[in-house]
Amino acid sequence: MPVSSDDEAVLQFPILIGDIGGTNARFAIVVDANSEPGETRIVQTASFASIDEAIQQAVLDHTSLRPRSAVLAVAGPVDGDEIRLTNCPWVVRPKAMFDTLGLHDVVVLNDFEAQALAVVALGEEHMEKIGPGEPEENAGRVVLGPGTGLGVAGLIHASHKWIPVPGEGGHMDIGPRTARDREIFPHLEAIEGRISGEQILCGRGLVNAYRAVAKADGKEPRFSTPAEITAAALDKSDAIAVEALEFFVTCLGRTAGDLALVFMSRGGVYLTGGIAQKIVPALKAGNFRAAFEDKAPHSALMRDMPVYVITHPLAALNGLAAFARTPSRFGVETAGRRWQA
Ligand SMILES: Nc1ncnc2c1ncn2[C@@H]1O[C@H](COP(=O)(O)OP(=O)(O)OP(=O)(O)O)[C@@H](O)[C@H]1O
Repeated sequence: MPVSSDDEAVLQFPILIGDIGGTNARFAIVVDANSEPGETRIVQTASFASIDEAIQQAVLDHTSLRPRSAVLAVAGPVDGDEIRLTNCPWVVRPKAMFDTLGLHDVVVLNDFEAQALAVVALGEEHMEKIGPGEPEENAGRVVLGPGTGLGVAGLIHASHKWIPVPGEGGHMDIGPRTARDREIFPHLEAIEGRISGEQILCGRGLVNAYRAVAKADGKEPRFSTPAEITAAALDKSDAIAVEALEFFVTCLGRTAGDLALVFMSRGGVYLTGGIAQKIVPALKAGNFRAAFEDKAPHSALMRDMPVYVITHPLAALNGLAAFARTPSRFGVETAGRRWQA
C-alpha cells in the first residue's frame, strides 16, 4: 500500500531520478546529498516495452551503482498503485519495481510539479529574462509550460518550504482583446464551443492560431507543424506565420499575466517546456510584455514582475534532484504517492 504520510521525508541514497514525458524519458542517479546528478541517460519511450526495461537497460546496465530509492515525474495523474501515462503506453508499478529493479522506496510526482521544483533549483544563469522587474525572494511564483499541452503550476513559499501548487490552469478560457483578435478568434478551433488556453498555447495550438490567421484573411495555410511555423516566423519569410507567432506570444503574455495576478507572483513568472526556449526572440520583441502588463488597474504592479524563460535542457531533472537531495526544502505532499518496501 502507498505510505500515507511523508513524515519520513528522507530518501535513502543512491536515488534514481526520472522525468518521463510522452516522447522522451530522462534518467540520472544522485549518489548523495552533496552531489549533482550523475550522467544523464535519455531514451525514447517508444524504444522500450516498459519503464522497468528502460531503467534496467539504459541506466542500471551501465553502472555499478544500485539505487535504493527513486523519484519519478510522470505526465499523467498519479492515482493508485498502477500509474498510466498520458501519450505513452508505459504503466508505472512502484511495488513491482521493488523486485524488478531492487528499489526500496519509490516516489511518483507529476511532471509539471518537477518543472516547478526546477524554478527553485536552477539559478538565473539557466534563464533568459524577458523585460524588466526583479524577483522578490520568497514571493509567489508561477510556472507555465507550452509544450504538447499547456502545463501550469503556482509556487508559494510558506513555513520555510517551497510548495508547488499543481492544477489545470492550461484549460482556463482565453478571449479576444483587440479588433484584430476579434477577426481571428472566430476561426480558432474550439473545444466544446470554448477557447481554452490549450487551444492556442501549445504546439497544436500554434498550428490552430496559424490556420485562424490565414482564414481571417482568406489565405491558404502552407505549414502544418509548429516547428515550420516558428522557423518561418523567426526568419520573417512568411507573413501569416509572423502574425501567428505574434498572436501566440500575445496570448501567452495575457495568460501569464492573469496567472501572475492570481498568485501575486512578485517572485517571477517562469516559462518552461520545449516551445518557449525556441521562440526567445519573439518573446523579447515586445508583444509578450505588452500583453502581460496590460492588466488595468494593476499595470504598474505587472511592470515590476520579472518573467524568465528557463533555458536549461534538463530543467525537470534538476528539480527532481533538488527534491531528492533535500526533500524537507519542499512542501511536496507524498501521501498516496510514495511506496516503501
Ligand atoms: N521549433 C519548434 N517550434 C515550436 N514548437 C515546437 C518546435 N519543436 C517542437 N515543437 C512542439 O513542441 C511540443 C513538444 O513540447 P515539449 O518538448 O515541451 O514536449 P513534452 O510534452 O515535454 O514531451 P517530452 O517530455 O516527451 O519531450 C510539440 O507540440 C512540438 O510539435
